[in-house]
Amino acid sequence: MKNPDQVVIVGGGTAGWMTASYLKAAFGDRLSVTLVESDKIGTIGVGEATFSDIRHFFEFLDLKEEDWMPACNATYKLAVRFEDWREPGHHFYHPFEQLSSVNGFPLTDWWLHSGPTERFDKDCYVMASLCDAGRSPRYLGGSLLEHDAVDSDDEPVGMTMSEYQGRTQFPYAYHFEAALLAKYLTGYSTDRGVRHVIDEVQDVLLDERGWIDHIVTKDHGEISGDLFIDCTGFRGLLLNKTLDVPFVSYQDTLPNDRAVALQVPLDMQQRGIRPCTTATAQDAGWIWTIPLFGRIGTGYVYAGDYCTADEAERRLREFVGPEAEDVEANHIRMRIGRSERSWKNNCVAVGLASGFVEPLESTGIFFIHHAVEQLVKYFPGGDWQPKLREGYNAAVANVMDGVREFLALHYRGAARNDTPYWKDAKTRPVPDALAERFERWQVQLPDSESVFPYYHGLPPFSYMCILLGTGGLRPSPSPALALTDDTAVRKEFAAIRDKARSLVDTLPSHYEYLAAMRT
Ligand SMILES: Cc1cc2nc3c(=O)[nH]c(=O)nc-3n(C[C@H](O)[C@H](O)[C@H](O)COP(=O)(O)OP(=O)(O)OC[C@H]3O[C@@H](n4cnc5c(N)ncnc54)[C@H](O)[C@@H]3O)c2cc1C
Ligand SMILES: N[C@@H](Cc1c[nH]c2cc(Cl)ccc12)C(=O)O
Repeated sequence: MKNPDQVVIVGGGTAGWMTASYLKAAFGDRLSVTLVESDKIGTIGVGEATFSDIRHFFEFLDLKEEDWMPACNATYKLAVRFEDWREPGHHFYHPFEQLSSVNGFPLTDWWLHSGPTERFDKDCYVMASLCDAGRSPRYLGGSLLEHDAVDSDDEPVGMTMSEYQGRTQFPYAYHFEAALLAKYLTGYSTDRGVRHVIDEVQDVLLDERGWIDHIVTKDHGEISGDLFIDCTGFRGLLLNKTLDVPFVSYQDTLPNDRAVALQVPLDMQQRGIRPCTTATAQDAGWIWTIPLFGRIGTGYVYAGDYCTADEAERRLREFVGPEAEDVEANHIRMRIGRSERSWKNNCVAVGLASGFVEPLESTGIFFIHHAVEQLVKYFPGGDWQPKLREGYNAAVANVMDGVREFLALHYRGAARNDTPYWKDAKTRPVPDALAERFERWQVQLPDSESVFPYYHGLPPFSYMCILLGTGGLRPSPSPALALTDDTAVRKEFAAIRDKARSLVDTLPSHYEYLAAMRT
């Protein structure tokens, strides 16, 4: 049987274009790729914050920051800043920074035992101080904030994210304009031979085995292929609607099912650019603020059971202030959960068509990146070996199920308890294994033995951060620390404080660095 070498992608949002460009970078002219997108059905229009792992995607495409960042109004993201999840006025950071260990115990455990200040994030990580001070992670000459952070010259190349996990933690991710990235990747892909068809898919035709034979477009007739990639967003036109793959909802655990978003132009030179995403808790959800070069992207993510669309929009406008007055709001309904399997027969869904777990912690683009890496790894041969599909489906399902747990911790852990939404957050159903983990984490901080046991992008130190920052579950330190010499730990806390101070004093501001990149 012929090896599948004709790929048809339906959908031209972030998922469609990331998939097209990655497949071209991986397989070049040995694979023919056609991407069909409608100019009548819009993209979701949000999705601007990433994981640090995204740099592997750009490296794979051989793109440098100087190439793509200015074209996408991109900025750096050193952390997520959580505001008001514990109580009004409180904030903490979830940074891209490895946590150190002293005498075999993580520094956060020592912090619980005898932290020098009230701020675990500032005591244990330098990034928290850099975020508070609005610093760039690079010096004006381009060098990275610390020499021991990853230097791309020494890095192993060609590893997938799951293979890379546990190696060096890269110190930042990016924010970018989703529409501009899709445009940039359109150029990248079409330059490398991707056929771009602007048209609407009106029908999807199956053969006698129930595999997709071809799609029918309005103006370009039939388009056939070997492998079809469903990037049609929440519609799930190929996988869910045509191939009837059921959708497994996560909404019992994660009730936020709506969002209202605004794109607000601001004078960044005057205001400065925070080097982080901000997630501010609200009465029925939370508001994201994503700083880009020239505007912010902001939106209220909420549960329709607790808040109406009008209330959410009003609250968001009040939060942003007068700059948002003339800006049109984008109301979005979200499908929370995942397809039971993302690959059936000769159809693979990537992006929102595969699954989505609300934007907290910005995992949507990470899911896409992970999916395309796995697709290359499990790419089918002429015999369409079912075990390859099964391997792919398990990897994709595990990533989403794991992230579901991580997000559930934010709500269960939040000390905030002042509205019906936040009260109910403490009693929402969670998977049994997670309920046990919540209990265990209160007496022993999360480690690789006690978090979701399959790769899902989040290391145990991310869980510790959310547990300590949200403040509701009140973990206690390991009893062994009372019997352990703490000389080295006092030195470590002092070293972090000194390093943070020196970095804040010497690094340029985030705005200054990005402005220099554009000259
Ligand atoms: C409120 C919200 C905030 C988010 N924030 C983040 C974030 O900060 N970070 C992050 O990583 N992710 C985020 N995400 C997720 C992120 O937006 C998505 O993962 C990403 O944009 C991928 O979307 P997509 O390409 O799958 O779908 P879409 O953008 O919806 O694109 C669907 C495409 O399919 C096409 N299409 C549909 N039907 C047809 C048809 N019949 N014929 C032809 N074409 C068709 C459309 O024209 C469009 O091109 C967020 C999502 C939401 C809902
Ligand atoms: N693999 C992820 C893990 C990670 C580590 N720290 C953070 C912080 C945030 Cl805000 C998201 C994700 C992460 C990565 O490095 O991107």
